[in-house]
Amino acid sequence: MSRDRRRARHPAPRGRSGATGTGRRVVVAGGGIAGLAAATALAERGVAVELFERESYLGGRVGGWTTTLPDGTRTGMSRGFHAFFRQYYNLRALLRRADPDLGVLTPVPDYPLVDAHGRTDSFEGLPRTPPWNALAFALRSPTFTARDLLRVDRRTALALLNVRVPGTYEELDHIDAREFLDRVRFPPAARHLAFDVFSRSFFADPRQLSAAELAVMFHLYFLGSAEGLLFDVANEPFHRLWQPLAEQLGRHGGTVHTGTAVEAIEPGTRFRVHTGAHVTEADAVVLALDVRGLREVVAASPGLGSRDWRDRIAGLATAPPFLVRRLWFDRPVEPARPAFLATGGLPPLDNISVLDRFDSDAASWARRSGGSVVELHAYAATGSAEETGRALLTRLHELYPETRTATTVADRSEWRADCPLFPPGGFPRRPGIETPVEGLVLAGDAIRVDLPVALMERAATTGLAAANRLLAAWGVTGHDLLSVPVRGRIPPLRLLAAHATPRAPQSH
Ligand SMILES: Cc1cc2nc3c(=O)[nH]c(=O)nc-3n(C[C@H](O)[C@H](O)[C@H](O)COP(=O)(O)OP(=O)(O)OC[C@H]3O[C@@H](n4cnc5c(N)ncnc54)[C@H](O)[C@@H]3O)c2cc1C
Repeated sequence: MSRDRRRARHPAPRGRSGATGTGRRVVVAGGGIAGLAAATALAERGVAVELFERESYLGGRVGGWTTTLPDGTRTGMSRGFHAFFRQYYNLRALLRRADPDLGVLTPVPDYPLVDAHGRTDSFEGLPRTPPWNALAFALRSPTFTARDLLRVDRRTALALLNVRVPGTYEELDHIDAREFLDRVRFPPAARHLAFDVFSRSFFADPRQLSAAELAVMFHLYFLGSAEGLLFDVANEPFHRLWQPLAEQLGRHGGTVHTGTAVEAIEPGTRFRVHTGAHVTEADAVVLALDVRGLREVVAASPGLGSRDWRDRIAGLATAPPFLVRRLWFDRPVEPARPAFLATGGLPPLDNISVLDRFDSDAASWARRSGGSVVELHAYAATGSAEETGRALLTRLHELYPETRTATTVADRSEWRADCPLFPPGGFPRRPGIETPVEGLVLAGDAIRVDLPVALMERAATTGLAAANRLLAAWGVTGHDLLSVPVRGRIPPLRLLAAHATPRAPQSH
């Protein structure tokens, strides 16, 4: 339940209550969060929706499949741990369609952040409301000293207190996150914990990430929201998150085709959507694809869009690869280990989760075997998959020494590079939801939406907003969107920030 009374509501255009009887048909390409959000939002308004997903499962990067362990157990596998923050209003509203009490999510009591010197920060028991949350975090943190705080360049740091979208991009997009932090003169130790963890959650080294993206994230998670700094996790394997939503879509008359890639789109009086030998006609198309899928479909559809728009799609970049390594051990880890531990300055490790603490499949395997299921993440990997995997295990042995003598019963790795990169200077060319083609809209976490959202919440928000665009064009009421407040929530600091001129850009 939301506790932030200052969250912002963005009303959808009003019109008729539904499109039933108009015969409108929409193809949604991509069955990740963005595609599922768009398809659900359209189907609920009586639009006939067909969703095509390339993989055999729904959920995209938060999708799940099953794997068989050497002992014969069939268990859930995925790209791994995801944090569902309380301010993910639109994503939660989507999940609630099929799970009104959000029973599939479980709160994590804390997520300590540990650095190479063993210093640990914690989010447990902090006040919820900014700026008290940030102040309390800083005051009790072993990585901040009063001297460090006094050294901070307050004029530059003020940008973090007056985040607006797109204003913050105009101010900060030209510099990278590392340079911004240098200008803020953030203490290096605290930076690892408070900022690098955020920036690496965008799968990029801070030198490859737009400072504006970092600032928006800081606003969304820290200074702009009073939902608290803790988050929920899925207590079921991921495929069980999306199946109920697909069934709900079916109840609204929608159809889902998994294992079916969209190959090309022909514009015309109606769109012709090519999936292998089959062609589906539609009045509108939502492309809710990952970066590679979007680039490929647009490249294979020569008549689609303007030259400039096609170039912008072709120019979208993916972040470096990441590795998720999941290990099934024959013995438990120490009871004091947290469900989730984030790390800073311990490359290539970014976090460790003890999956059997919250995931039902992992928990039942651990109960039966007396073992544990541990997952390690490395984002923005610089070595090969093998090197990264080995280094992750070494880090686990250092941090959780009890795993050194454990026997590995099963070992699964996911080495992928399918997250968008938000490089410095990239924002002006980032494609938005609308396209030059009437009836064609985009959605996904790589797509621009002028609201303070990121990652899974950006995927859900762009999906709903894409559906709203189509519904508005047909005179049908859309779906209201929610977000954290759209600018810094502390008026005097906001005023101060507005008057502090941003530093002149430096060349890159
Ligand atoms: C390891 C990891 C950890 C993460 N942790 C977090 C976290 O803690 N919190 C958070 O908020 N976010 C997290 N994220 C990010 C989050 O997963 C994404 O932001 C979100 O899932 C993106 O959803 P999407 O719908 O935009 O894209 P996707 O999930 O990529 O969906 C796109 C879909 O399009 C399909 N597709 C591609 N081409 C075609 C085609 N030609 N035809 C049909 N279908 C096609 C793909 O198969 C995919 O299913 C994490 C991501 C990873 C990888």
